[in-house]
Amino acid sequence: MLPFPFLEQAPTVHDKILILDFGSQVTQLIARRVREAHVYCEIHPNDVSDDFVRQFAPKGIILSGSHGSTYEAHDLRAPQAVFELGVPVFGICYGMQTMANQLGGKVEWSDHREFGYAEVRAHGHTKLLEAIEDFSTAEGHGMLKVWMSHGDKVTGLPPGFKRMASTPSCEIAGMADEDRRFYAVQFHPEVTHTLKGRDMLNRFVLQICGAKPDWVMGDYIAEAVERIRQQVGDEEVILGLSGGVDSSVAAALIHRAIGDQLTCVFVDHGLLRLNEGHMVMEMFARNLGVKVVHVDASEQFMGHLQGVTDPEAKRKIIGREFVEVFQAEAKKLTNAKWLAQGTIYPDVIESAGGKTKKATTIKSHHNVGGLPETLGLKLLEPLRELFKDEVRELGVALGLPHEMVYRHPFPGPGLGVRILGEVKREYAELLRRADAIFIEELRATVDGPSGKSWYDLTSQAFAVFLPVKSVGVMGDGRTYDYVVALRAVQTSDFMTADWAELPYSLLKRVSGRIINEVRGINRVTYDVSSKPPATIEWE
Ligand SMILES: Nc1ncnc2c1ncn2[C@@H]1O[C@H](COP(=O)(O)OP(=O)(O)OP(=O)(O)O)[C@@H](O)[C@H]1O
Ligand SMILES: O=c1[nH]c(=O)c2[nH+]cn([C@@H]3O[C@H](COP(=O)(O)O)[C@@H](O)[C@H]3O)c2[nH]1
Ligand SMILES: NC(=O)CC[C@H](N)C(=O)O
Ligand SMILES: [Mg+2]
Repeated sequence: MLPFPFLEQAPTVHDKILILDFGSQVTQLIARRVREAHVYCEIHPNDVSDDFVRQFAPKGIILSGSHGSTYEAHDLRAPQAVFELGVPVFGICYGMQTMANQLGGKVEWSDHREFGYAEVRAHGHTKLLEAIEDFSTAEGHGMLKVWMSHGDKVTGLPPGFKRMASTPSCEIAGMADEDRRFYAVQFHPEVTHTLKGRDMLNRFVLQICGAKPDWVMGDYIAEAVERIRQQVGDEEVILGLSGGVDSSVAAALIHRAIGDQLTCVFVDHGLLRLNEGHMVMEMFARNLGVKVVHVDASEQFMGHLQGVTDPEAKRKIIGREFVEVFQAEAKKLTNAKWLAQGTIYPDVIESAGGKTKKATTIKSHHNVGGLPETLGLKLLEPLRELFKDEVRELGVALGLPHEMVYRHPFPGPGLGVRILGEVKREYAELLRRADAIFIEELRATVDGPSGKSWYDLTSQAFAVFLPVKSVGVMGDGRTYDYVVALRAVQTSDFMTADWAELPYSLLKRVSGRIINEVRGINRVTYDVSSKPPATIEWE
């Protein structure tokens, strides 16, 4: 496995937790939970060197789960320094097994595998589990409701360890050596199905490791600003501003650091949402005083898209035009040495995780992220160590309005992938208005039980333009007009998604308004497909 790029710019003043990744599907969740406890942490591959571990100087170390087994995968070991540094170590699932294996215990294949829900009994009084329980048995044993996913198990404790937890099929479901502050559990505290998992991780990092909970976005601004100033000096920075969350927060942060040395380029390809251009200019140029070049490239984009109906061909054209516009703008600046991007931590982990991308291309995602190296600019990525939630918190702390920071994502190719087939200005015009009505009603409709708006209860919602005509009747006359489909989904990672069960009354209001207010559309449908097999966007 390739080492993840070391976050050279990572703050050194904070207490840090090191998470060693053995390839579990849910390692990122461990990091999320630690960050939610306001403690800084980084994920690195399990095979980093002893020197790396020492130099990292962690307050504690967490070992993740893995697909592998200790008795066959010899490269899935923790560096020896992990156990010699004198800091607390927490092994999770495979992390527990390798801890047992490396410290002289025994791990064996089991014919009794455990997947999913399990009830675990806590033993002894350990600092990790003391007074944490979901219920107690008639005999007074403390019990935990947890999530398991293992086939192997620890069958012999390493010297110095005592048993901390068990299930009927797994005698040692947790173990601890409290003198050395080593703890391990066979279940997964990082997933929400383990009800008290968050408490356990909090307790590990805050009490057992004694890490300071000083990872707070409001305080982080000063640190990030200082770092950007040092990196950039008196050179100029250029940034592609989309109005989306990541590029907006990056722009606000960099502007706070270097003011007018930052120039943002906002490309209007004619496929933006209603008032998007106006809103971006209003917010950034007028309210925040950021230098924004608003490039109206709609002629250029529309011209090249004329007559093109294939979704992939459309995406390729849009991607290519983005690069053209951006390069032309960059050339106009005299002293630009930096290209800023809103890269966030999940992007860093995913692109460096050593996962070979052999999957079929379903869609070629496009943005200006893939700019050619011929631009000759250095990369400035101030959000590289943050998760999306943290980016949002930072945005609010920087003074960006809540509704901008909590927006649904909007794809780089914009309405270009929401107008099926050939893109025409006339279609974009109709779609923009229908989409705006849908979003307006979602924001205005509050769900009783949760007290949240339907916009906040959905992850992404939009209208899609179908270039087919159907017959209708309006004001006693015949109409023969276009159709729009409404799409609203709920998802946590956008890899899979469910269609949202919006209230009928809301759908009714939206369809009524679209048909009455947008001349040219006489029919509205609601998309009830989940992903997979459908995708979120229609193209
Ligand atoms: N219309 C645009 N003008 C300039 N740059 C753009 C435009 N659309 C996309 N980009 C660039 O492409 C990058 C990637 O887009 P992406 O949609 O992944 O992120 P985002 O727009 O910042 O955030 P979000 O995921 O919330 O939409 C943006 O950060 C931005 O730099
Ligand atoms: O920046 C982007 N450039 C693109 O080309 C692109 N295509 C899809 N998306 C967004 O990705 C998520 C998953 O979309 P799909 O289920 O349609 O693949 C959804 O959030 C989509 O809106 C894009 N974002
Ligand atoms: N989720 C895990 O870490 C599993 C560890 C090991 N592969 C097992 O099956 O027990
Ligand atoms: Mg976007």
